[in-house]
Amino acid sequence: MKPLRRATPAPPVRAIHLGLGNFFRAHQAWYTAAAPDAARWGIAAFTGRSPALADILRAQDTLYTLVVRGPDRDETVVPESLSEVYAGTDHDAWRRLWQRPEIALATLTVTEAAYRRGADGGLDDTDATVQDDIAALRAGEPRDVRTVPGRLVAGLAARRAAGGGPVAIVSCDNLPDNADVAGRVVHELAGLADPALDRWIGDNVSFVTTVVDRITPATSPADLAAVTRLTGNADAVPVVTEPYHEWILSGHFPAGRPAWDAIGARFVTDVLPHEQRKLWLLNGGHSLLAYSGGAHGHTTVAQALADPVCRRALERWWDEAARHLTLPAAEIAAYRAALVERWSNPRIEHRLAQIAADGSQKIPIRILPVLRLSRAEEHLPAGAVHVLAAWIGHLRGRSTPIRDAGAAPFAAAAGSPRDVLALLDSQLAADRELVTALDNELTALDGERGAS
Ligand SMILES: NC(=O)c1ccc[n+]([C@@H]2O[C@H](COP(=O)([O-])OP(=O)(O)OC[C@H]3O[C@@H](n4cnc5c(N)ncnc54)[C@H](O)[C@@H]3O)[C@@H](O)[C@H]2O)c1
Ligand SMILES: O=P(O)(O)OC[C@@H](O)[C@@H](O)[C@H](O)[C@H](O)CO
Repeated sequence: MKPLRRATPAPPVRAIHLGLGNFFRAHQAWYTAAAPDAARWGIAAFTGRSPALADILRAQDTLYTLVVRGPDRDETVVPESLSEVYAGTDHDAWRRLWQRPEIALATLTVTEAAYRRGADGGLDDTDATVQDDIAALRAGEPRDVRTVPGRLVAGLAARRAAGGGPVAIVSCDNLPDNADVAGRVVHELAGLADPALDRWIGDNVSFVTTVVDRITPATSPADLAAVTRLTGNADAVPVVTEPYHEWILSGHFPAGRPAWDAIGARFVTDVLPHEQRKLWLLNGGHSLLAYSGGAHGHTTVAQALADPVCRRALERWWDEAARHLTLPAAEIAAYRAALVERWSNPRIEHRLAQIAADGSQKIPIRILPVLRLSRAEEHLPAGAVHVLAAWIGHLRGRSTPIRDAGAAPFAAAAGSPRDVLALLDSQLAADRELVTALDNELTALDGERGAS
């Protein structure tokens, strides 16, 4: 087995990334490496906290294998855009990088929960870790910050102190208007820690909205073996992804950006129609399969999709969501057909448990918008009711417990669908027809489980 080694020096760092997970390495790092100006754009990437992945990547010359897994065969590529890697706890490296004048942008893939949002969508300043970060920043102790908003504010404070120029922050997490989400939590935290810094951020930082898509499951031991077989390389941290990829962006890059558009990224004035199409059909459909498929004993997306009961519920959900999408009907139909093809890829093992994580963050953005729009038209959306009931069943502990830091109040309320709705939206909780439909759906799910 050959070690992964660079033949030429890594590109100079002009971008920072936070959240050195699989998706970043299949998407933004791949786009940057494949762009025609790749030689001018290197990325310095930080893990959430642990040094493990950074240590392994450093030992591989910051290279990794991306396995592009089609329905019939694998292709491999070694993206070269990752120039430096650090543990998230390396605060000195973080601040040093933000001070470099040539840094033009920072991308984020930190999961929905990491933005530390409260019920109103802004910064949750009742969160003890957020409060600690505010205190650390006020005291001039940026080494002590731990949250994503806190780390961004610490980096921006270092940039301002060094006389650094404007920069773009690009959230690549599955959130509606992710620029607004990132911008709000950063501004609110900076405002509480240092109002002058907050004004500087207002003048110098552009938050860019994105819709990102490329199904990238967690790497399995079988994937590690496949990489060795395919390439003869020793790679301890390869990433497996699908051939499909999409990146739609809206916003300003005051200090420039790689030519991502030359390889298919689309710059638009309004991402909303695309964002709703992706979040409702793909991510909403994923959540449906995660809870409904989990309840029916399936473990992967492809298995759940092949189950006629889950598939019928999915098609109902898609019909309901499509009623409220503004893109042309033909485009929506083509996207639905493409999703069925992508999810049927038997060689991509996308585990339902991975998708089911953090449901308390995902359900409100993937399912509730369609539910609200349907109820405003007095339509009772059976697909949305099915996802909610399957999620409540999951909260009641019928499926394997899954990581979700925000689940506790929902799990405590799960005995009563009305109480779960009350935590999500008081207007929906007062909707008696909806509550009855949810009760009935939970009973039906129980019956199906009993019968199977
Ligand atoms: N995997 C996909 O198919 C996919 C597709 C589109 C978008 N995304 C987005 O990317 C995110 C990450 O997905 P992934 O597949 O890379 O997951 P992953 O588990 O491989 O990586 C998650 C990354 O987020 C980091 N992270 C988590 N909490 C953090 C925190 N509090 N502070 C800093 N970093 C934190 C982790 O350290 C890790 O680097 C998803 O939550 C989603 O929003 C994923
Ligand atoms: O990554 P998460 O946890 O936000 O959501 C799980 C999946 O729905 C998601 O990763 C999709 O596979 C992805 O959004 C496809 O582009």
